[in-house]
Amino acid sequence: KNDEICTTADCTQSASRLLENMDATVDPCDNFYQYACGGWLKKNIIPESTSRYSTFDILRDELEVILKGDICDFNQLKKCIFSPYIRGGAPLLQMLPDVFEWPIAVDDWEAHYGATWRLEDVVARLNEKYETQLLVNFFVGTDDRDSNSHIIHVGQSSLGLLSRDYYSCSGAYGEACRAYEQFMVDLAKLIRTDRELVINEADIREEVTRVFDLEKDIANATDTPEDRNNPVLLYNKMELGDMNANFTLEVENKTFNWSYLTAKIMNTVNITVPDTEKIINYSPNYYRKLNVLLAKYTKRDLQNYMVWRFAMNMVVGLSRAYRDTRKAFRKALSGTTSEAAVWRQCALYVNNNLENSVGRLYVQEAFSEKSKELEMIKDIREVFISNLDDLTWMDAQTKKAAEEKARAIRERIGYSDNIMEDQFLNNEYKDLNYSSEEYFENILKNLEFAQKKRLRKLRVKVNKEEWVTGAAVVNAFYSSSKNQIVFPAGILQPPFFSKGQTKSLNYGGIGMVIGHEITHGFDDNGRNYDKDGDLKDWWTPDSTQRFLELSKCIVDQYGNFSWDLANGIHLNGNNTLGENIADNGGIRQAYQAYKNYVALHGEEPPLPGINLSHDQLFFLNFAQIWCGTHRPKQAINSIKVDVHSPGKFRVLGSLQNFPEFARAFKCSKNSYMVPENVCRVW
Ligand SMILES: CC(=O)N[C@@H](CC(=O)O)C(=O)NC[C@H](CC1(C(=O)N[C@@H](Cc2ccc(O)cc2)C(=O)O)CCCC1)C(=O)O
Ligand SMILES: [Zn+2]
Repeated sequence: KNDEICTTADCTQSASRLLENMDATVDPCDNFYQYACGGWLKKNIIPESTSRYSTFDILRDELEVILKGDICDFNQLKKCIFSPYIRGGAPLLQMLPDVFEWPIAVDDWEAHYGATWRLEDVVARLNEKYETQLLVNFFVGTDDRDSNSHIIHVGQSSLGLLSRDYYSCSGAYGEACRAYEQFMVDLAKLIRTDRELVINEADIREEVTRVFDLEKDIANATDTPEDRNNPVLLYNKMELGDMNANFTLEVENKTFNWSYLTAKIMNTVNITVPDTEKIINYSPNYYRKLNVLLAKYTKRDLQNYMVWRFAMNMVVGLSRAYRDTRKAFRKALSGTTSEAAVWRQCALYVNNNLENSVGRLYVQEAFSEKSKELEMIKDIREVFISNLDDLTWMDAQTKKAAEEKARAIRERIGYSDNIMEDQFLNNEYKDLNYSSEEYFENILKNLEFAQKKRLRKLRVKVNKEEWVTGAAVVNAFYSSSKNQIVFPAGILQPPFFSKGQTKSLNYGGIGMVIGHEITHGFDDNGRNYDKDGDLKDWWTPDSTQRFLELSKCIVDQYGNFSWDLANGIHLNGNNTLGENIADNGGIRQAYQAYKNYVALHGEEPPLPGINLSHDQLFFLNFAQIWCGTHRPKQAINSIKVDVHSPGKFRVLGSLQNFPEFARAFKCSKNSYMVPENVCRVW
């Protein structure tokens, strides 16, 4: 009999969590996000050291606590992590000559470096040894049209302020621009002080202004995110030699030689690259514009820019005085007023750099084997495929290809068995050895280690068995080139999943995530790749046309959302389209899979103390995954750079489009959660 209340610990805990996070005084049909998260929003204050705070961030913080014990409490590591306090800026000052020095922070740069300086040399050195791609973004990656091979790509430069829109320096961006320039001034002055060089504030400011003008020009030369969301248009294959012919760059009348640059980088991993080598140019327009703007600047300007962009990220590994030069900049961009605790920075850093070692510790410590088989993936995949039949907009030929692709998706759950084998880990890290006193140098070793590993892949086949993420990660992924969905151990926990949770909560949690990742294979980006992960069109023109029309509905719907935390700026419906399509598909597929489960196994027993049906609990748990908030500065930043919509709109947008939600909560036609016009793609 299933009308008995479930009083297990898991049921009791879930019920109290759900009740605590919600605000039952709000009408669920008025604003389901406020209904689901009102309690959470009252109870949770963003910590001073973080720029956004959500269910995900709380789980990530808890994961760091688990790692703290295993990794960051060792005295050995503590001594290393705290070594910057006694070493000042020395480690940075010692390595600046290796990247041809920072003109603004040294005297007579022209005499010592300027005469023999070449842009290719500094671009290459920063790339191959410091994992820093600037001005010319040269990297080895999977060939979109041959997903088993690697190929050299050249793309556009990243930007110090993250989004090209900041460089207008108008309105809210003004503060970020000023803080960014001040950061550069302060760092230059600090280094000159450490080097006992005279400081002429006016000269420094004048040079800083030239560097910032240069980066403004670079920002304007970059393509907008909207112009970069079609992988077919990005795929410009040519010979390396063509770059010299068609994408010339000149610095002080010296022609940039692409072959020389490539050799400088690839020689460090003993790979020769002839001029006939095929490469992919992701940003032809950027390179054409770059050539024009370079004419306005000197070698010194370029060198000042390159080293600044590198040094600005390295101050975090140095003493307090160096870290303080970045404080105002960090506050202007993210709103945070303090750094995370050192042990947290340690856990995060070590996890990002030694993901397989950390993954093993985490799995041993906190992951139950039981979660390895995620039966639900099969259910949800089947729902995706059976839903194809109902789609009136897709023709049979395209449906057949879609089904084949959906069936070909490979799943990765928890962690890769490799990480449990000693000799696998020992082999992976054999070339990596750290010194216990020199944290900064260890950071440099990690940069070089990671970059050499990537560059070496050029002549190696893609290993499709490789995981695209570590295990100690609270997230999930879809890889278009591997046509692979990944659910690392870190996300296989409540509220997403637990064996002890009711199925309504599991399907509303990890079930929606599973559907989200599967649907990525069919969003505006993923749909361009076939079942083997190759950029090959498997659509009829008619189905493509219909897909674009239906996507437009989603673009407009989310583009209409104005985000109060970001000064009322509207979401960018184009840049978030893929994520919104994935969210909408995910919730629908998960719900249908849940209903199939109930049809097969019967209704589940109610949860204690919360008088909601399991249909309602499904949606409630889904929504509470997205409880969260941002600092206003971070909201402005993420609306520009995050491909995901803010949590609130991920809930509102996807549930407004899903009639089953309205049915579960008996919402009337004219309520906010039941708009006149609904969108649906998958
Ligand atoms: C290869 C790659 O990296 N792909 C990018 C996307 C891209 O670049 O195309 C990417 O992020 N992929 C992961 C992401 C996972 C999910 C997500 O939404 N994860 C949030 C989690 C979060 C939210 C708020 C917060 O405060 C902190 C964390 C996030 O990662 O922001 C997990 C649930 C469903 C989707 C996805 O599949 O989209
Ligand atoms: Zn996504």
